[in-house]
Amino acid sequence: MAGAPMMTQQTLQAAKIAVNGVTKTFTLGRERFVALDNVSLSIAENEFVTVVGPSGCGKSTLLNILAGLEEPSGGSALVDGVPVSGPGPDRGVIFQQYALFPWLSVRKNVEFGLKIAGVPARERRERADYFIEVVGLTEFADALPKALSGGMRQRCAIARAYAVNPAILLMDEPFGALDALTRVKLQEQLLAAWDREKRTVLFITHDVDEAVFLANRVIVMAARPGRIFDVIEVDLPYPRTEQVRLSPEFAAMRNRVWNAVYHQ
Ligand SMILES: Nc1ncnc2c1ncn2[C@@H]1O[C@H](COP(=O)(O)OP(=O)(O)OP(=O)(O)O)[C@@H](O)[C@H]1O
Repeated sequence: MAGAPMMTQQTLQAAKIAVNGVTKTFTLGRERFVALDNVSLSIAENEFVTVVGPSGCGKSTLLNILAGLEEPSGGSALVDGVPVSGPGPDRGVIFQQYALFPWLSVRKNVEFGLKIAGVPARERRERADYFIEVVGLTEFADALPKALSGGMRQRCAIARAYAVNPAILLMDEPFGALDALTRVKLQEQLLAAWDREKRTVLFITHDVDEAVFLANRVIVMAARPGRIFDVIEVDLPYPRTEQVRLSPEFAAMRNRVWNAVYHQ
């Protein structure tokens, strides 16, 4: 499939996230490099969308545009029908490197954004403790990040993103640095939190299994220029249990996505 068609005004307004004909070019010396070429997509409220594709196909650039960290060179990115003009509390961003403050405990890390937002101390503590429980870190609420494993630090980063109550979570390879078992457990925990809290999620990964396991819909991107190659609906039931992961339907879906990534 080539670049997705432009969306109508009506689709743009109904979508939680709408990307309409976005192009992003970078200039390197005298060369102009097209990182994103006419990318259009629409994500409904509370949908979980994953993005896979080869290195350099523009996945992070797309996420950064939605986060308000980069500006498109052409086209528009909209949240609730309003063009993104910078970072905002409606969008929580989680990167591969868990950006925790090393001198603050888990609880203080999770409370941090709430403090900035002026939430009173008692409510801050209650909200932080709730999300620390959601990600299974209650026992470590008073620990410093250095006392946590990589997976636990990433759970803390997820709790921190959830605590400020963003409607949208933008996740760029959040589990990329973790071992396979921790990764699978965090996928399950993330889905459990998503099921409880509901958020609109855009999740970037290199891992086809992860992309299928998490998503309502997988967006497959291609490189040179970065563009949407295919969009695949994942027709598997939630909750996505181990049974789902081991099912022939999951294997078939994974093969489909893998084929799109590999044979593009
Ligand atoms: N600030 C920048 N200046 C110049 N080129 C850039 C910049 N940011 C990204 N690029 C280029 O744009 C292309 C897309 O980069 P991007 O990081 O979005 O890809 P990606 O799909 O996320 O890659 P990966 O999977 O390796 O993280 C790459 O070729 C990259 O070199």
